[in-house]
Amino acid sequence: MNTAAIIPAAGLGLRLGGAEPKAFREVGGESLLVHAVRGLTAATATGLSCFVIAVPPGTEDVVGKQLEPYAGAAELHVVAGGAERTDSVRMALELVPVDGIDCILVHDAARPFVPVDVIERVVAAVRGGAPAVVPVVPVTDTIKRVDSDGRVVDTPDRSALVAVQTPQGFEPSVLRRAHALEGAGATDDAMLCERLGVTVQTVAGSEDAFKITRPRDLQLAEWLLAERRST
Ligand SMILES: Nc1ccn([C@@H]2O[C@H](COP(=O)(O)OP(=O)(O)OP(=O)(O)O)[C@@H](O)[C@H]2O)c(=O)n1
Ligand SMILES: C[C@](O)(CO)[C@H](O)COP(=O)(O)O
Repeated sequence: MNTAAIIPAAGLGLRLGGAEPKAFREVGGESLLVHAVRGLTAATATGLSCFVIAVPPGTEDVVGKQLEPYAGAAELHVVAGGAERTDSVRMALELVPVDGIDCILVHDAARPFVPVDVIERVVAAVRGGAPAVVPVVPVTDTIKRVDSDGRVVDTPDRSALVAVQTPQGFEPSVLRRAHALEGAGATDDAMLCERLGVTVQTVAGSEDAFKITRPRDLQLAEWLLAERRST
């Protein structure tokens, strides 16, 4: 059995700014999307056989040609994404083959440097029987809930909180049922599974799997890549 990877890469990157969509911004001379694809192919234990990548409408052909050398032996599909991340994932999911796939990963192009061990932990947990799996890291700030006037309502117990990353891994029929639901307000795919009543399992994530969201994150990514290339 094999793994399929969906990469939502159709976001505009409004918080990052810049003239082009975030997935096409470069670190070390290569786009975030190329780094993300290469990172997934490096996790050889997953048996990755298919990529479906959701990109800004109109860029499908050019991205398809650019990514061919990086997809390795995996089948590659590039589709137009939608208005929200969940729309992009749902549209990509339609192209994931039904036969021969026992795990679907959904991984943000905006998380270009996820380590191999994180990817392999997620896939192993799905293959071990968990229907939905998310990599997580501890929360290091005190978190407060606030009201619409900015007043603190309360302070949740931090020991029960985690920050969630990607790739998130799913038993294929569970992800398909989750995306058949109304996706409004869902910021990740696990949240749709929670709405189904499916138990979501956590595994250890990594600080290196941080999401590039604001300009400073690009600087951190340049530093991380330089560190990796020097060792
Ligand atoms: N309509 C969308 C929105 C987001 N994404 C993807 O989902 C991932 C996580 O989203 P985020 O980091 O929030 O990216 P953007 O939506 O591009 O950022 P912003 O909210 O700052 O515009 C990214 O790889 C992004 O390309 C997508 O495929 N389709
Ligand atoms: C899916 C995700 O990366 C998990 O942390 C995240 O929710 C996506 O980011 P967004 O800014 O909410 O689109």
